[in-house]
Amino acid sequence: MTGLDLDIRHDRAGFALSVRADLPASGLTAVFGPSGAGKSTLLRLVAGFERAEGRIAFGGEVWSDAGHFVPPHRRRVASVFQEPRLFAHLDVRGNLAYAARRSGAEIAPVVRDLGLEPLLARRTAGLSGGEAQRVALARALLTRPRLILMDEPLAALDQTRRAEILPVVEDLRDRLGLPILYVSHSVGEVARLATHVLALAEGRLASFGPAEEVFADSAAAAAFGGEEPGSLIAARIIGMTGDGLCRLGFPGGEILSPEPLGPPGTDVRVFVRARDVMIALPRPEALSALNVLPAIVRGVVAAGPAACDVTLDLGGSMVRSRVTLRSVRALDLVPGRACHAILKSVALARE
Ligand SMILES: Nc1ncnc2c1ncn2[C@@H]1O[C@H](COP(=O)(O)OP(=O)(O)OP(=O)(O)O)[C@@H](O)[C@H]1O
Repeated sequence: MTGLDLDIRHDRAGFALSVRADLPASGLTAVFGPSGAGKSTLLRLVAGFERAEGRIAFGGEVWSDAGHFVPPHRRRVASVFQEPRLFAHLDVRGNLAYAARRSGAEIAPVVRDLGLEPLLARRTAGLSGGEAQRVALARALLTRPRLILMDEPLAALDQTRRAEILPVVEDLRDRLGLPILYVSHSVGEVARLATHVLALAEGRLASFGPAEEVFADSAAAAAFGGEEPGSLIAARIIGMTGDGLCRLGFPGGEILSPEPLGPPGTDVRVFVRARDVMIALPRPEALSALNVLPAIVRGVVAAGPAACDVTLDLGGSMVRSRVTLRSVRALDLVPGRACHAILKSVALARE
């Protein structure tokens, strides 16, 4: 099944967007990049709010090309924005019913899946940010979309609310089988949610592919802007140590995390920031870091006047380390060099 095929250009005063990528028919593609990179513009073009040059097709159906333009309401695309944009004169039930009226979708299953029963009679003005965003998600689903666009849906929420909504988005991604295009500025959010990443920098495609590949790709670094780049490691929970650490297995060995994550057998992704990866040649002794893993240097690229990004191979998982040029010279870090990666801290993202 084909997903969203993009081969588009869009020019406006002082800004040009040019993207060519075939997005998968399911899963969550994070559209990532610094402010002004063109992320929202890309979503508007996909939704049909603006017309791009070139071609947009979805599921093999042309939405936009030189001779053809399918208007937004016929694309069956649902959008969720940073602010929930609910109808203030209707309660939650009214907002949902409005969305379902045209599509004929059943409200009850969506209400159940998003835990909205207690909110149905509430005025939307009194909802917390997280509650309102869950209603906005439900409303989007009730239009029976073929594609969901989310433009920084968590950006206006505090950490606690974000932590409540993230699993809801994860669940939608895994259960619906609908493609989701998800704009975010947050590396952590992308690491947790994305199956694919489309990284934009100044209107151009910096990198596109499965999340783990993009996170390990130095060429994508420009799109990470001020955020610290990092790497994703696919791992599986083995169990707990006697002193409360979570054991994660992957082909490069075992990672210990102080965060308990779930039952043994659960697939997870570990996100490790490049600056949290140190390199030692012999295995260091008497170190407070929990995770010291054998590695092979696969590549070294400059990351500024005094820094380098070193790509380390941990049993097939590529992990990036941000070190100084001085250290690269002192340790003679060249491709093929055997060394040890010291992961100073790891964040976990459920897959
Ligand atoms: N309606 C508009 N008219 C003219 N220029 C616009 C318009 N909307 C956005 N731009 C410009 O287009 C460029 C891309 O903007 P866009 O909003 O797509 O970026 P973004 O990556 O989503 O940024 P952010 O992360 O800050 O939301 C920017 O230079 C912006 O100033």
